[in-house]
Order: sequence, then structure tokens, then C-alpha cells
Amino acid sequence: MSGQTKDILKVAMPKGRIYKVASKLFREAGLPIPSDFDDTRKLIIELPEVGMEFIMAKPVDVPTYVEYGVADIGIVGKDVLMEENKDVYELLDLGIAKCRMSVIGLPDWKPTMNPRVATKYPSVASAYFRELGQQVEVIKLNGSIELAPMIGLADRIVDMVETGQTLRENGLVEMESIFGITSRLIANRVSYRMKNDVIQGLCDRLQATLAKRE
Ligand SMILES: Nc1ncnc2c1ncn2[C@@H]1O[C@H](COP(=O)(O)OP(=O)(O)OP(=O)(O)O)[C@@H](O)[C@H]1O
Ligand SMILES: O=P(O)(O)OC[C@H]1O[C@H](OP(=O)(O)OP(=O)(O)O)[C@H](O)[C@@H]1O
Repeated sequence: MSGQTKDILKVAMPKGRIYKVASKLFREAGLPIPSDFDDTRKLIIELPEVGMEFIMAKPVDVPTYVEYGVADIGIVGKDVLMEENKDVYELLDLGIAKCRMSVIGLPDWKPTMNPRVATKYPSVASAYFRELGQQVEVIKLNGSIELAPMIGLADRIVDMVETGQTLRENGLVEMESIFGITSRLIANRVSYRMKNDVIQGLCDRLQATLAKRE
């Protein structure tokens, strides 16, 4: 059944590091999320007191659930939004899970004849090098991207940097920062019209909470 046909607001909530900071933000905004949900293996969490249901998703899948309307709204990193390019509304910058997308390499990197770039974000990386007019072969990996230049799979990577610890511990350097990343609140286009009051109400509440944080 489509998320748009029910009264409950369905929220695609990424598991993992975003959930930790997003649930904190929701609590600060006055939404009572019991702390025992933090470690649960349940994939659908009902919050009847606030008329919500959390769909606990893999972060990269959040825009898909929202585009198809099985979730009315979702929380997702700008990195995933840029890579997935789904047809959803971006409603609010939540300012959480802050990091940046960067080009990274070994300190002695030099241009090569057949440059290879490894990344979890092939679309973002291809667009970036295309705009620079540089031809590169993009290799898709799913994690531990920093390994690629260390073991000779690629000469550079496009990946996220937060504290820089992963780079430092692996002898890599940030060569260029491409764009800043924070998590965003997104909405299904139909849900945004049909459930405008409740979605806009939540948006205003989160915005007011963020303003207090500043
Ligand atoms: N080091 C980081 N610091 C801050 N935010 C980050 C960092 N790494 C990732 N993020 C943000 O958090 C989001 C989710 O990252 P996370 O590592 O939880 O999931 P994932 O690696 O995509 O999924 P999974 O661990 O399930 O494979 C990213 O899309 C990005 O927006
Ligand atoms: O600058 P830092 O604070 O070190 O953070 C950056 C690291 O965090 C992310 O990896 P993640 O922990 O998601 O693991 P992954 O390699 O499995 O993607 C990202 O891909 C970097 O490897």
C-alpha cells in the first residue's frame, strides 16, 4: 500500500550513523522516540503517539522509498541525493552528519596516462571529472575506498572526509574538496501535497530546533 493513502506519516530513516544524530534532533524537537529503539533490529518502528512510523532503511535506499511513496518523507545525506538523483523534494538542510566529498590520493600522486578513480559514488565522480574535461576510468567500490590507492587499484578516490582520521592513518591526502555534505529532509511529491499540514508542521518544528542549536 502506498504511503500517501494512510494517515500515519511514514518516515524513511537511515540506519547507522545518521539515525544516531537524527533521533537526537527529533527528540530535541519534542518527538518522544524511546531510547530502546536505538539498538533495535526492528525494521518498522511505530510511533502512534506522534502519528509516525519509521522505516529503518539502508541510507542509500532512502530516496528510492520516498520517490515511490512508500515513505512520505525521509532523511538522507546530500552525497546520496546527488548520486541517486531521484525525483523527490528536498525540504530542509538538517545540518547533521556533516562531512565533505573530496578527491583523495597518495602524497606523491602524479598524472598518469590511464587514470583510475575508485568510489562509492560513480555518478558524482564521473560528473566531476567530466566537468574538468579529464578522462578517467571510474571503478565502483562499496566501502573501505581508501584501500584503492594504497594497493594500486586506482590512483585516486572520491570519498567522504569528516575528521580526516582515515586519511591520516592510511597515509593519504585530500587533494580537492568537491562539495559539503549534511543530511537533508526529503519528501515524496504527492505526499507533500496530500499531507502538507503535517509535513510542513514537522519541518517548521525541526527548523525551530535547529535555530536554537546555532
Ligand atoms: N565520516 C562521516 N562523517 C559524517 N557523516 C558521514 C560520514 N560518513 C558518512 N556520513 C554520512 O552518513 C551517511 C550514512 O553513512 P553510513 O556510514 O551510516 O552508511 P553507509 O556506509 O552508506 O551504509 P552501510 O554502513 O549500511 O553500508 C552518508 O551517506 C553521509 O551522508
Ligand atoms: O574523515 P573520517 O572522520 O575518518 O571519516 C571518513 C570515513 O568515513 C566514511 O567511511 P565509513 O565509516 O562509512 O566506512 P566505509 O569505508 O565502510 O564506507 C568515509 O567513507 C571515510 O572512509
